[in-house]
Amino acid sequence: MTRPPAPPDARVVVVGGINADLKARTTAPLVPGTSNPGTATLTPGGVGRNVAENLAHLGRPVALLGVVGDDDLGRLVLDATSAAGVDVTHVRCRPGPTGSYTALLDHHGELVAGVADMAAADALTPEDVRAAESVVAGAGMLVLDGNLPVETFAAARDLAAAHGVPVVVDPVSVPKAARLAAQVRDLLAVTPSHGELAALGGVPALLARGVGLVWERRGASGSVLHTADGAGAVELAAPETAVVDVTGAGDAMLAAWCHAVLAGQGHAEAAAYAHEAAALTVASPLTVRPDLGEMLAR
Ligand SMILES: Nc1ncnc2c1ncn2[C@@H]1O[C@H](COP(=O)(O)OP(=O)(O)OP(=O)(O)O)[C@@H](O)[C@H]1O
Ligand SMILES: O=c1[nH]cc([C@@H]2O[C@H](CO)[C@@H](O)[C@H]2O)c(=O)[nH]1
Repeated sequence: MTRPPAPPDARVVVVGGINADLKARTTAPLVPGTSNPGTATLTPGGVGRNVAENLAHLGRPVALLGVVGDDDLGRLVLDATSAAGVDVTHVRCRPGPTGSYTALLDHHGELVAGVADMAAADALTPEDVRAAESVVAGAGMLVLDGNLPVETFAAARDLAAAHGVPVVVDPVSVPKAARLAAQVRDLLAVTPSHGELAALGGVPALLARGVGLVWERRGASGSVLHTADGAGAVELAAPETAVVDVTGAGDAMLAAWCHAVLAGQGHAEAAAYAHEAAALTVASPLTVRPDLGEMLAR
């Protein structure tokens, strides 16, 4: 279904993971097999949730679809997400633990090991998505987190297509991208890393499958926009920045791109704005910066 372009203040709907992130960092060289001195933070996380919170901080109306557990972590994360301005009324609470990502960093800030419990994200069903049909139908854009179960991802993409809502996908990781590959089609944009792009079949295959923009992320080296319009690849450099913690940079980047495109910017112009959002996130210890909108407006 085609419909007129969304109004500039249209709402974004994000379907994806909602986690509690526990990050522990040693203050001295790490000694395995024993207790190390260090510091720890417990913050809301999850790719879908982070994208939604970033959108709220940019002033964009946004609703989140996902699943949390009936535990203290779920209440903590949902309260914080709601307080940030995200509509969480369509988040389902199910018996069991909330999703979590536990990371151990050494005294340089390098990841030693991470543990992800994605059982809550895995519990989001196609029926959950279809039950939110009116929410999806009213969106100006739908963002899908590559952590979704394949059937749920496909159901959300199809529902959006039925209502003419453009879809943007973050493939998240190489294994998740490989699993989703056959379902990554008929999208406004997909944002793979180099490895994820290979797992999805490469640029020509994606463009042939109805993906309007393949926006390849190259971390500190920037990104490349590949489109089917014959413009060729457009390379963007990442802005120079101090690196404090890269966690969540990709989530801020995706949110800022969606916000800018809905506000009327072209894909490349929006991508440059999104890189500014990523750089601000990289320069901060926070996974999501509450001041993102203000900082970008400077
Ligand atoms: N080391 C770095 N130095 C400068 N900029 C960086 C660095 N790492 C990331 N960035 C910025 O952040 C953007 C997103 O980074 P990246 O492609 O690594 O995302 P990601 O792996 O999806 O992140 P996450 O999953 O943690 O949200 C980059 O395009 C770049 O603008
Ligand atoms: O394996 C995983 N690692 C990290 C995350 C989440 O990524 C977010 C950063 O982009 C972070 O908040 C974490 O919860 C995940 O969902 N699965």
